[in-house]
Amino acid sequence: MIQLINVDKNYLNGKWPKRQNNSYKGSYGHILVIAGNSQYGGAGILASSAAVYSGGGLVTLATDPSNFTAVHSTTAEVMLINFMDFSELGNALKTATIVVIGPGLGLAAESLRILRYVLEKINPVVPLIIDGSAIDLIADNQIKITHPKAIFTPHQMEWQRLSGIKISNQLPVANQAMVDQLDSIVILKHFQTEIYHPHGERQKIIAGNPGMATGGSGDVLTGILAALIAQSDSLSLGITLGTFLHSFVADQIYETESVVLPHRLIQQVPKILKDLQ
Ligand SMILES: NC(=O)C1=CN([C@@H]2O[C@H](COP(=O)(O)OP(=O)(O)OC[C@H]3O[C@@H](n4cnc5c(N)ncnc54)[C@H](OP(=O)(O)O)[C@@H]3O)[C@@H](O)[C@H]2O)[C@@H](O)CC1
Ligand SMILES: Nc1ncnc2c1ncn2[C@@H]1O[C@H](COP(=O)(O)OP(=O)(O)O)[C@@H](O)[C@H]1O
Ligand SMILES: [Mg+2]
Repeated sequence: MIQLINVDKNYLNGKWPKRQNNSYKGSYGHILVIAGNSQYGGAGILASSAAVYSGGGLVTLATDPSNFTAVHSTTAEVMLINFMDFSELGNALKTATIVVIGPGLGLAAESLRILRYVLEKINPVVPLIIDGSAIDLIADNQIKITHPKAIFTPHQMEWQRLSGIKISNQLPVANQAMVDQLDSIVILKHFQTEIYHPHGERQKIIAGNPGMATGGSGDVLTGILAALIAQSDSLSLGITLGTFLHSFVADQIYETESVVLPHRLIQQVPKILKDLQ
């Protein structure tokens, strides 16, 4: 019987990472976000900005060059490379300590080439957060993920495509069996998102609200996750903290605002994270 853990504010008390006096930007990760084709540039902006605002030390966005000006004008802290330039992408993969791939990447042949290149070149010790279009590309092309630190962040339809389990049948026993087979951590997003560990515990996030049901919410989660993983002692703790923080910040906004706009969620993270520390 797999153990279920309810994750709320009390459960995470004392577990939030604090910045140390003798630290520098390199102490808080070099996050590489590979996201945003010419149609979905916003997904790349949201994911990379979320990583910056959640405390990632250095953040590079590999994206379609048509997004460069918009990225510079929204989050000047983000560094940029062309995701189709494999020489630049290869260099970025050598220095990255955490990689996000998929938000707004699209399903074009070029997107698939980028995904395959990253899966081939990524250092096996580097956590890889796989979201959005990257999940669909993996499902469509039946790509077997052997990366030891892969973390999937599907919404219910993406999970259906990846696992073959219809949304109406997405119950813990069936989900857990598929996670065991995938041998990767899966963050299954919905109301009270669940984190499944292969052959391990299942966590339920006791936070979140329907104001989050708006395009871009999941893109923001990837950046928050990357930054919290970068700052945490263990991969599994970083995943729990990041997933909870995303919904917890959203709940503060939803108290006074009818919809949780993803860019506003990002702006609130530094203050709320400081309060939690
Ligand atoms: N600003 C930007 O750049 C943005 C860019 N984005 C990027 O766009 C890419 C495509 O991602 P996507 O999620 O929009 O599309 P897709 O994967 O086809 O899913 C939609 C289909 O699934 C169904 N569905 C059923 N249950 C569901 C559930 N719980 N949650 C969600 N959907 C559910 C749903 O059913 P329907 O609504 O038709 O009833 C529909 O048929 C991806 O890379 C993403 O990162 C977005 O982040 C938006 C902001
Ligand atoms: N009704 C809801 N209640 C709580 N959380 C929700 C609800 N609807 C969506 N969310 C959250 O919003 C996010 C949506 O992710 P996703 O569908 O990938 O968005 P996008 O791809 O548009 O960025 C997830 O974190 C999910 O848990
Ligand atoms: Mg998404």
